[in-house]
Amino acid sequence: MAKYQIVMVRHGESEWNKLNKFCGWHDANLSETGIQEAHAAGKALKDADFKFDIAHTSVLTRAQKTLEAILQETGQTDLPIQKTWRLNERHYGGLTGLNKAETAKKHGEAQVQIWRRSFDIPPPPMEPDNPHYAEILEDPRYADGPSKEEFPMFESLKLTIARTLPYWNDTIVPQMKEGKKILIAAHGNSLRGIVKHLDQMSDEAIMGLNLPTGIPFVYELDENFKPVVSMKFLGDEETVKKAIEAVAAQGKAK
Ligand SMILES: O=C(O)[C@H](O)COP(=O)(O)O
Repeated sequence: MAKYQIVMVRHGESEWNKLNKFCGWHDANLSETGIQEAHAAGKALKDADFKFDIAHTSVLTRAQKTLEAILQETGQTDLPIQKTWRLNERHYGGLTGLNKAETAKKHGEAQVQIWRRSFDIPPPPMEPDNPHYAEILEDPRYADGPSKEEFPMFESLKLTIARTLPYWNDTIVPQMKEGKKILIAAHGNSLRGIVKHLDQMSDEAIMGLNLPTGIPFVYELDENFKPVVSMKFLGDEETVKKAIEAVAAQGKAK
C-alpha cells in the first residue's frame, strides 16, 4: 500500500543536449524543443490532476525553466520552490563542452558509455584551461555551497549520489512525512542517483538507465519509503521508449 507519492522530471532538452555536448555544471538554457517538452510535461501533470505543495530544483537554468513551464501549465506559479546545488547535474569535469559523438570517435563508445553511465568511474577532472572552468567555479550562484573544499572538479555517479542523497534524506523525506506533495525538476544523473537509491539498483543495473528529457515519472512509496510503484512515466510507452533510446544514442560515434 503506497503511503507517499512523488513526481520527478528531468529538464527538457537543453541547448547543449541539442549540440550533443557534455554539459554538467555549465549553465545551458533550454532549447525551443526543451521549452515545448517542459510545457507538455506540465499539461500531462495537469491532465492527471497532479497538484503540489512544494517543488525542488537545482541551481541550473535548464531545470528551473522546466519547473517554471510545468507550474504555468498546472496553474501553480506561486508554488514554494527550493533550489539546491545538490540536485545539479553530475559535474562532467574535463569532458564539459566536448561533443559526445566526437569523444566517442576519439576514445571509443565503450569509454564514453563508462563515463556517462558507470557508477564509480569519474570523467577526467576539469583543468583550469577548460574554457568553462572560471564560469563555473566563480559563479555567484554557488556562494552558499558547495564550499571551496567540496566544490567538484568532476563527479562519478557515486560522487553525485553522495551530495544528492543528504538532500533527499534531510529535506525531501521529512517534507513527504509531513504529507507534502512534492515535485522535483532536476537532471538526468542527479535523478538516476535518486532512482538507484529508491529501487536499490545494483552498480551494474544503473549502467542501463537513461532518463528521457521532459517526461515526468511517479514513484509511490510505502511507509518505509520502499517503492510500491517505480518510475511510472506520464507518457505513452512508445514515446517514452524512443526518448530513452535517443538519450542512450548520444554516446554513439556516428
Ligand atoms: O550533462 C549533460 O551532458 C546531460 O545533461 C546529461 O548527459 P548524459 O546523458 O550524457 O549523462
